[in-house]
Amino acid sequence: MTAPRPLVLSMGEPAGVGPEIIAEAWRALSSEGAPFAVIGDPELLKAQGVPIVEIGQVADAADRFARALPVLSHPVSAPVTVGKPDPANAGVVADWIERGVDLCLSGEASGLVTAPIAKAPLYAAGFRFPGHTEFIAELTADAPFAGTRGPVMMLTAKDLRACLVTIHVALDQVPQLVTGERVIRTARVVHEAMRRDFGIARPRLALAALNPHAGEGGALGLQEIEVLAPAVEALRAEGIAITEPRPADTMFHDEARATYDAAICLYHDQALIPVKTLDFWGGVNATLGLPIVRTSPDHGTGFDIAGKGVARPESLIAAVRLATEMAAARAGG
Ligand SMILES: NC(=O)C1=CN([C@@H]2O[C@H](COP(=O)(O)OP(=O)(O)OC[C@H]3O[C@@H](n4cnc5c(N)ncnc54)[C@H](O)[C@@H]3O)[C@@H](O)[C@H]2O)C=CC1
Ligand SMILES: NCC(=O)COP(=O)(O)O
Repeated sequence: MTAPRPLVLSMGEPAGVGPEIIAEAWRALSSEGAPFAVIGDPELLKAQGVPIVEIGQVADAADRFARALPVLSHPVSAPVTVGKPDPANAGVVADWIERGVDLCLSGEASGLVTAPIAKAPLYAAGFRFPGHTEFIAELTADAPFAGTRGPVMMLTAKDLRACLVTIHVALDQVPQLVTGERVIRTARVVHEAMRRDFGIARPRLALAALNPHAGEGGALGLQEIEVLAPAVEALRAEGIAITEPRPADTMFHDEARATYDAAICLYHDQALIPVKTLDFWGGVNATLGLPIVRTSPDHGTGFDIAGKGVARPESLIAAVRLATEMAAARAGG
């Protein structure tokens, strides 16, 4: 049997918790046989007290990973002060992500795990994407992909996969943005991803309603009747198994989660509250509908705790494990 191709991990904001949780993730995973190579600054990683090995190509990570943290060296541009992001390093932070995407598209890496980035210094330096999700979607837009293109943001915690129709938008914008077209596209992407990336032959999707009690027959809102029900009908006509819009307050408890493989949620907090309540430390953010596998921890750069030795690595570890599973499913194993 051939060994799985390694993942690549972009180092993220160098002044945040990224370097220390990467080191902790390597400590936890080095005996697991799911190797990754970090694209980042070797000196910053060495300073975390782990053995590192600089490698020239991703494949070299496979047999080095058990003994040292493999690094594809790509140093920062400006000195790093822990807890204080510097827009002077924004270019290199974006380059790490771009190099990771290239290595996945070339087939050298089996997937990309992104450590958290700080968005404000990137925006200050001219970065024009809301986050990784949209940046990576653009970087992969011309790559061949046999499926419905996303990006769709999916957050996981324990047995819950929660997928978002709208992401970072104000709540008062949500009703206008929840269109039949967006619901249908999101559900198609999720359905295909459940098959391709999670090996679920007949995915069961649960659609969350927008209004309390799923609109109470129209008395508490009309979106269920006018937008969501026709979208469900269209999706079912394509052979996608999806529920009627379900009251969101009763679809996330243990027994309810057992009835579906993925929830289609209409706005950020509808998905994120159950995810973070179920597993605050171990949640993972994955992007569905891309030509590459991409996962990330679901927390940010933690500037308030960076360098204090208290940052928890569970979410990054879970992100590496999920990317490994998704890549294996894509490869047919
Ligand atoms: N995937 C990504 O790249 C993400 C990036 N961000 C960015 O991160 C920056 C900071 O955002 P915040 O809202 O402050 O969120 P944050 O997740 O960085 O911090 C929120 C709270 O969680 C704690 N925390 C974060 N990571 C932790 C860890 N590994 N272990 C223990 N505690 C941890 C922090 O100390 C803080 O109290 C922003 O620029 C934001 O855009 C936020 C979420 C995801
Ligand atoms: N709330 C999740 C988040 O902000 C992560 O965004 P992205 O950088 O993964 O696109």
